[in-house]
Amino acid sequence: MADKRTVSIIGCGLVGQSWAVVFSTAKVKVRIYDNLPEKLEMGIESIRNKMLELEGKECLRGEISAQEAMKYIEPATTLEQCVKDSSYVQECVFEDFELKRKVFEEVEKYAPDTAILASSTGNIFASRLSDGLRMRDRLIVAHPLNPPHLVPLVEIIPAPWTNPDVVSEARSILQAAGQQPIVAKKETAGFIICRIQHTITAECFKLIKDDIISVADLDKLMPYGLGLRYAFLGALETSYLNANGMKHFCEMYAEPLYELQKQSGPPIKFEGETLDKIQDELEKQIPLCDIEKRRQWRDDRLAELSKLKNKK
Ligand SMILES: NC(=O)C1=CN([C@@H]2O[C@H](COP(=O)(O)OP(=O)(O)OC[C@H]3O[C@@H](n4cnc5c(N)ncnc54)[C@H](O)[C@@H]3O)[C@@H](O)[C@H]2O)C=CC1
Ligand SMILES: O=C(O)[C@@H](O)C(=O)[C@H](O)[C@@H](O)CO
Repeated sequence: MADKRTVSIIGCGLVGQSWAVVFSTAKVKVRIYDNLPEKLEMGIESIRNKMLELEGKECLRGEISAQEAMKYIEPATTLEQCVKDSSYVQECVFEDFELKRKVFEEVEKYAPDTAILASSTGNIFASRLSDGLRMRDRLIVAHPLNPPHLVPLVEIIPAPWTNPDVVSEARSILQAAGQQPIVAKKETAGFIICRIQHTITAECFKLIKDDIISVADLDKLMPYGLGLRYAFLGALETSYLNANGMKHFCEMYAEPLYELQKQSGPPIKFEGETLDKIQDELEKQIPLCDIEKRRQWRDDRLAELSKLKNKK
């Protein structure tokens, strides 16, 4: 059944386009706006092509065709038009605090008082974005992974003053659209995704800096190792199943894993010779002129994996 709500997307770039695929294929009315009309026009075309391509591979999410999904998407020529009768606003502009703040100051002039205001930011606290806003108790971070239409996890991080009903309603809206929301109980640097994701990045940098392993071998760890299990199991459940439960796992490994943490060393800056080495090694595998092709290769496989994971 079509959802009666209207979702407003501000910013028709990579993530905004992907959010439009998420909601339109879930039969939710989408209004999308970009302050650059040409970006909006190109973005709508890109959304159409993305959905047609997925449909051609029998990987389009939802139950309707790409053509039918496109009917749920309405370009807005002004921000006011985009949000004026919105239930849920997903902001997807550049990762710039001042800009996002200005956007939300504009949004609250025109959005209904009942609208939920969500930022796609991966790093900026909702409390910074919403402090002093009239609708401050309705603003959350709803940070997706790239691209949201192929990677359904979304982390919802409220400000201390966010209305709890807003969090539960946002969770239901995202769930109904086929996403997998998780909720952080409080704000923490890096939220959940980046804290885990870039702890791994940092350990990779340390291993390369200490010349323990090559970039090529290290980058096999996820696709041929941990990533295979993590595609179906959480990190904690993985250990739970590796033993006869978590307590048994810790009986065996807690001590050495505690010592390991102590040896992990100080934080590492993603710069200098180590960064150069990683860049050079990866560029040999994936020349920058071919990066779009490789992203397509990634997305094709993510789409096939989604099909497998959604198999009943
Ligand atoms: N690219 C990624 O892998 C991910 C990005 N994000 C976050 O999503 C947000 C958007 O990122 P991308 O889509 O990658 O950026 P992008 O650069 O592809 O798109 C940003 C869009 O916002 C538009 N824009 C800028 N100012 C605007 C304004 N005042 N009003 C309306 N539109 C405006 C730009 O014209 C552009 O089309 C950022 O906060 C980013 O951190 C979150 C998860 C993953
Ligand atoms: O990996 C992802 O898709 C996301 O975690 C991001 O790219 C982050 O939002 C990034 O923009 C900041 O770490």
